[in-house]
Amino acid sequence: MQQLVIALPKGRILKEALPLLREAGIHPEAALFDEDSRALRFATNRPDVSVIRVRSFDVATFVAFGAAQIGIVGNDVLAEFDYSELYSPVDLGIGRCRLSVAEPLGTPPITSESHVRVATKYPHLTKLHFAGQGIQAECVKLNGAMELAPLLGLAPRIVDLVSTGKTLKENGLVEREVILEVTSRLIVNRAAFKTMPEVARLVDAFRAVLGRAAA
Ligand SMILES: Nc1ncnc2c1ncn2[C@@H]1O[C@H](COP(=O)(O)OP(=O)(O)OP(=O)(O)O)[C@@H](O)[C@H]1O
Ligand SMILES: O=P(O)(O)OC[C@H]1O[C@H](OP(=O)(O)OP(=O)(O)O)[C@H](O)[C@@H]1O
Repeated sequence: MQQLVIALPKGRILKEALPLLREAGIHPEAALFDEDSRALRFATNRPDVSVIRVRSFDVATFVAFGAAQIGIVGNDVLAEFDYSELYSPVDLGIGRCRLSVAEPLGTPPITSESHVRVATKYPHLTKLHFAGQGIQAECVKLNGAMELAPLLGLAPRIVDLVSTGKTLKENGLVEREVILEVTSRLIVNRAAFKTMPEVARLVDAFRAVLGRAAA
């Protein structure tokens, strides 16, 4: 039996993705939701399907390299990496947020600057966005707590995910421009999609789940 691996991100998307996964017929073992568990790979109700729990940026890498055949990840991550080996056939409509430029309240608009320093987890998308305005962005790569950067003089602006805006507000920042609207996507490895019929069947199962939800 060909083994199929599904890569899921830990954290908020995992919680939102589980009901969809179950409706698609995949029921992972309970240890997947146990935050104290140090296991990384989990069995499911199907002997041919297992689930791995990894960081969201790594979901794309595992699937792109074919170590997992299917995954769930935000299109922020997909756009940042732009892996040609990935196909993202289904918008799952979960993990809804946006990637935005933010800065301290009262920061003067960028007018004559040709260079800006930006703290972000998304250097590729940030550079592309500012290049579109003729501005060169120097990115300081952070992996979290971006909002601290302007407060502590690391960079005057940030590019980060915004949902309710609470994090920005509590740190004295305002959203200036939206770069990308974000939702989580089902992703598949292109080669696996062509060669493993079960991968295509699972994609159809997810499509059916979302079709029912929309009806
Ligand atoms: N505030 C939010 N509201 C909705 N979705 C979000 C929000 N923040 C992030 N997401 C989505 O969840 C994904 C994972 O978010 P994030 O990178 O913040 O999680 P994390 O657990 O801190 O990841 P890691 O541990 O890998 O750094 C993002 O790529 C995005 O698609
Ligand atoms: O607009 P809000 O609703 O406040 O959400 C935005 C926050 O959510 C994300 O962080 P997350 O909670 O995933 O924490 P992290 O950055 O520390 O990983 C993002 O990086 C923001 O900090």
